[in-house]
Amino acid sequence: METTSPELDLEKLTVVRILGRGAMGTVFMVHDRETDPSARYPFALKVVEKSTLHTKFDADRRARWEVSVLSRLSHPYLPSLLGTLETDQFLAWAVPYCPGGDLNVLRHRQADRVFSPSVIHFYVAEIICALEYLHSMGIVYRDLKPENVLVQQSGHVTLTDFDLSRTLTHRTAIPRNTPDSGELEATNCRMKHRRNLTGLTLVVSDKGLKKAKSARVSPVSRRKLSFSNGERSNSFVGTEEYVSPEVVRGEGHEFAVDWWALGILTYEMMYGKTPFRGKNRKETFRNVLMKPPEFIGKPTAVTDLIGRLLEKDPTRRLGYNGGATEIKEHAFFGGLRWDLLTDVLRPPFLALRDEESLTELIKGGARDVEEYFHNLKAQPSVPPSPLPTPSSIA
Ligand SMILES: Nc1ncnc2c1ncn2[C@@H]1O[C@H](COP(=O)(O)OP(=O)(O)OP(=O)(O)O)[C@@H](O)[C@H]1O
Repeated sequence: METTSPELDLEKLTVVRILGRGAMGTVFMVHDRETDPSARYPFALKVVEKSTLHTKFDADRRARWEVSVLSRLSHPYLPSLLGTLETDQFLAWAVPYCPGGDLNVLRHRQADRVFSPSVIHFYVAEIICALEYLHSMGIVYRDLKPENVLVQQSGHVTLTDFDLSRTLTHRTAIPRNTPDSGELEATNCRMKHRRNLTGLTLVVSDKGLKKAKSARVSPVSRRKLSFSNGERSNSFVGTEEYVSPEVVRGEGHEFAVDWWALGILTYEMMYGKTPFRGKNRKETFRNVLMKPPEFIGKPTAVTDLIGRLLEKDPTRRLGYNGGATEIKEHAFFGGLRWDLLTDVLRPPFLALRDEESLTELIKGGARDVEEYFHNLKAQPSVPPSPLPTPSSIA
């Protein structure tokens, strides 16, 4: 892969455990056997198997795009590219390991499954800084959701997953029906019926929205978590809870889609649910287009912020005209020293480094990446499961 970052040697990497499996690849926690034999400095390695590239929509281009974005990033709340490798079998790249889990996992660990206002304040502020930096580089992220906000060892956030991002020259909307590196079309779908939703023609398929007046959607599948005996089980429920009205309408869209998603994320952190979720995709999209968000209790600065971010008309949305600056000036952040945010020494949650279980895993089943995929193929074939279960293979 063409980057200036160091080339990694797969032969020297030992898998500590599986961190996650996404639509595109598998993310391993690995360490370098030679330079770090005791695994004191593990890192995350995202591996995409080339043999699967042709079966996944535009995966090769998306993988290379993600690497090219990562190679340009230099920000405390965004991952840095530690290295890349390409073999006949794999494309892979390394980023710092985030031991604190993601905001979805973290929220489910809270009493009542919601964050306190001060925690929301902290995370939203950091996410705004990360988005501000991306936008300043002309990158619209387009995949903000709690699962993509990871927590570093220090307790500060890191946004992950840039395959859906896209570069824009400022204020140039991504036109509908434009083939682009960052957009995942809801494809492979048998079209079922046409619906006129608020006067806009969308073609709704059994698996997703298919292009007509193309509402191309980010695969905002949610990993629905359940916890029992400390076990985590994941399942994918395909919902579009983070998609903005302009994307549903299949209109051109730009940086304001990230501010919309920030409104949804803030709402979810506060109420433990997203504001527009319906019984099905169609109802969710109708709610996105038509329904105002419902707030419980008295209006506060945070509900005002959410309301302004969830403005259906992107040109009236907070952040549309003034970018991150106008969001930072909102009353919810009154008194916040933005310049000192990275210096906060006691973020809400600090990841505990679990040395014991780390050692146990290494002793119990050190593997390399090739062996992992080899074993996976050697397993008797079972019907494909929509449920990725990283914990069961870790
Ligand atoms: N740096 C990291 N540190 C810890 N865990 C990580 C890291 N990067 C990714 N993960 C885990 O791996 C999962 C999948 O990663 P990622 O979202 O980048 O893959 P993907 O294939 O692009 O997924 P998606 O289906 O969301 O597009 C994440 O949800 C997270 O749990």
